[in-house]
Amino acid sequence: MFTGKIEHTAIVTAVEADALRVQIDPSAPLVEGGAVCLDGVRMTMQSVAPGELVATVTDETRRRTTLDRVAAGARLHFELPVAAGDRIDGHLVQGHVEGVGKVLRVDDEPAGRRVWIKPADRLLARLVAKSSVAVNGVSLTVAEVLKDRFTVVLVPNTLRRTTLGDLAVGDRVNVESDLVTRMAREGHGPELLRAVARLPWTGHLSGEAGVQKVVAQLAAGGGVVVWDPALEGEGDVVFAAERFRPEAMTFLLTQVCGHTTIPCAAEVLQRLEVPPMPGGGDRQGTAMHVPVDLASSPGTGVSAADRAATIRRLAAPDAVPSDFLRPGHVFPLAARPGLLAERKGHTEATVALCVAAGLAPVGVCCEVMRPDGVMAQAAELEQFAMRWELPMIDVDDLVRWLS
Ligand SMILES: O=C(CO)[C@H](O)[C@H](O)COP(=O)(O)O
Repeated sequence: MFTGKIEHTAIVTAVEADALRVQIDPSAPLVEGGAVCLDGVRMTMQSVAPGELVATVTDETRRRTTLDRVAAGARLHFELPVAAGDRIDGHLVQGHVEGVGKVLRVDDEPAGRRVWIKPADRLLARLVAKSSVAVNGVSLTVAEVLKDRFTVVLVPNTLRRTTLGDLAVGDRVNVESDLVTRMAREGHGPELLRAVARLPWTGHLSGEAGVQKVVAQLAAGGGVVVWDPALEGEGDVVFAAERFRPEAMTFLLTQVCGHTTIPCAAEVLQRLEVPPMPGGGDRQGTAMHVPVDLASSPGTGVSAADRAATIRRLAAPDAVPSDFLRPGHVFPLAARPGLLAERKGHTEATVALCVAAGLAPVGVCCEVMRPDGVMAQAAELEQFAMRWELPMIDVDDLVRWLS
């Protein structure tokens, strides 16, 4: 058993038919016949000498790990087994590599480097965000699990002490999931999924558990990101109107930067006598209505506090037509009666989410726009969601689980 806390690297001096000859720190206490972990792969030491060891490489090892292509001169993470009483400054790594993953993307961030890795699907199912994973034998935390990939964030110390700092797009890495997570997942699948669904979450989600998290976040007054790749090719931040605070309006105006609109169930707008905008509707069929302000607002209706008050009033069951001035600065949209079963737009997604959260069928949505004015796409939305600690979901998942 190893811990994934890497203190040394070994240099490959020769690749033989069934063995790997490596040079290591001469002070390393090697034991002939003992175990060694090289780049996350547990092997047996065939022979040892001060500063050198020869590790057996079987065909099975070559088939399942990156050692199939290792060459003289390569640097490999080197770790000897943990001894009882040692500090386990990582997690329990067995050195049983489950598969090879491919680096898809590497992003430098203010406090580290995010690496996106695509493993085999069967391996992805064994990874859980915020649990551990060994990548080339280095103990790391899974930052998030997306549809076909997972991410890890390499802190400066890891970048300095391991070879993971050299990883580039297209590189292959050895991946071993966390033993404890694996056992829990395999032994208690449904219970584990239910428990995971209750945890707070950040980043791109999918499936029923993902939708449940998004609904829970909305019910608690938080924002969620809804990505619509097909109709608009835009991602909106969505809130429930009933829980909407001035701080959230400020966030939409200063960080999200799109056009804030208020998707409502059509009957709400009929009851409040808010008419449709004249004309034939916009190109995506978004049902824009005449903008309104709260008549009793102390200001012009533009401030974050004024707009949030107007939005909350639109969601109030006792609101009446005379509560609003027309035109104003808050832009309602009417959802189709069949919601997502009828149209896969942000308007319908927002109202469907509010209904699923047990709230009034009125919400707030605003497109995420990049600082250069271009609408954010999937990868940028994922980063945005992680930066602001928001869950993100595809509109298709909402169609599947909320229709
Ligand atoms: O305000 C909008 C259109 O002007 C937004 O794009 C908003 O996302 C709602 O649009 P849709 O229901 O068409 O996705």
